[in-house]
Amino acid sequence: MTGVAPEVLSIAGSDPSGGAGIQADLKTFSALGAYGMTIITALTAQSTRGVTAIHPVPVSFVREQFDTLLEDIQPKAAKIGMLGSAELTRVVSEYASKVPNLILDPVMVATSGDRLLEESAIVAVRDLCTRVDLITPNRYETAVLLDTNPARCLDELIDQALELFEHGVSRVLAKGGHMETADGRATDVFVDDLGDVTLLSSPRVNTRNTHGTGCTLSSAIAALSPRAGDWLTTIRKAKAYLGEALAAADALEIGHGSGPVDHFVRWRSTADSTVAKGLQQGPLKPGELRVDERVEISWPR
Ligand SMILES: Nc1ncnc2c1ncn2[C@@H]1O[C@H](COP(=O)(O)OP(=O)(O)OP(=O)(O)O)[C@@H](O)[C@H]1O
Ligand SMILES: Cc1ncc(COP(=O)(O)O)c(N)n1
Repeated sequence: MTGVAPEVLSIAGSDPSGGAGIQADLKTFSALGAYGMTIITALTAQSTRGVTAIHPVPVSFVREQFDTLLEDIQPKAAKIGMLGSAELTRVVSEYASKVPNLILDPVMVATSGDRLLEESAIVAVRDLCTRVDLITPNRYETAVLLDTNPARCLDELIDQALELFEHGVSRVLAKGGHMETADGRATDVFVDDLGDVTLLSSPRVNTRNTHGTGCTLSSAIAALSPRAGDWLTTIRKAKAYLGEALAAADALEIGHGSGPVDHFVRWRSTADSTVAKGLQQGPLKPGELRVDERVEISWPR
């Protein structure tokens, strides 16, 4: 890092409602003290209620964005979100080796149930998975990547995450947000580059405002990765940030569907009790990382 804020790139689609896609990514980068940049892959017409249309950016223009940007600025990390088509996925793959700390959130279906990736792109996404440093599929995406059924319990999610690792993926964070567990917690499975498994568990927030949680988590990992140390520490800090943003989501009261999380919970200048903790701590100083680390359980191999 040369300046006070690491340059971090989001390669993703646009969500006009501001809760997911590049908008969520830029808010997350800013909230965590990174300098955010974007390469836009698609425009969506979308609200908290759902997606009504998708307008893909021409492949040649995505290349133009990459070439122009990378000639000037070397990102310190990047996240990949919505890609939409096989053609776009292959173009992004060509640039994968040019960016360190590259995280792929293999976005397939929005929280609203609308499709964001063509069926024909799955083969190209599987290939891209082997070219990045970390993938962050949810329960459904993990199953699609393996061409199997979604995990019904944590043990199955662990097996599937390990299977992805065995297929040549460097690191896997299989997210358990969509999985009901007896302990009522949201538990993700992390497989590191040695194949070791760690469970990352946080209290489940009772809210329907989960629009963009996957985007927020992957962009928080990207924002923190140039500074936080090893991948496990980075992911733990990112998940702690998302937990705070989710806990404050209801207070935002945005839209009539599944609303966004509060990306700026740590900055909010209100005495609301849900955000009081962030307030007491005050804003972050440049380069400072403040995290609320939650429960982590190591899993024997
Ligand atoms: N209600 C919740 N409370 C706490 N954490 C949650 C909750 N829902 C999801 N998470 C966490 O949010 C992150 C995103 O998980 P999820 O499985 O929902 O991914 P996703 O499906 O890609 O997200 P999205 O819903 O944005 O598509 C994970 O770390 C997960 O554990
Ligand atoms: C442009 C864009 N990218 C990603 C998502 C996924 O987010 P979610 O699953 O929370 O709707 C989205 N809805 N829109």
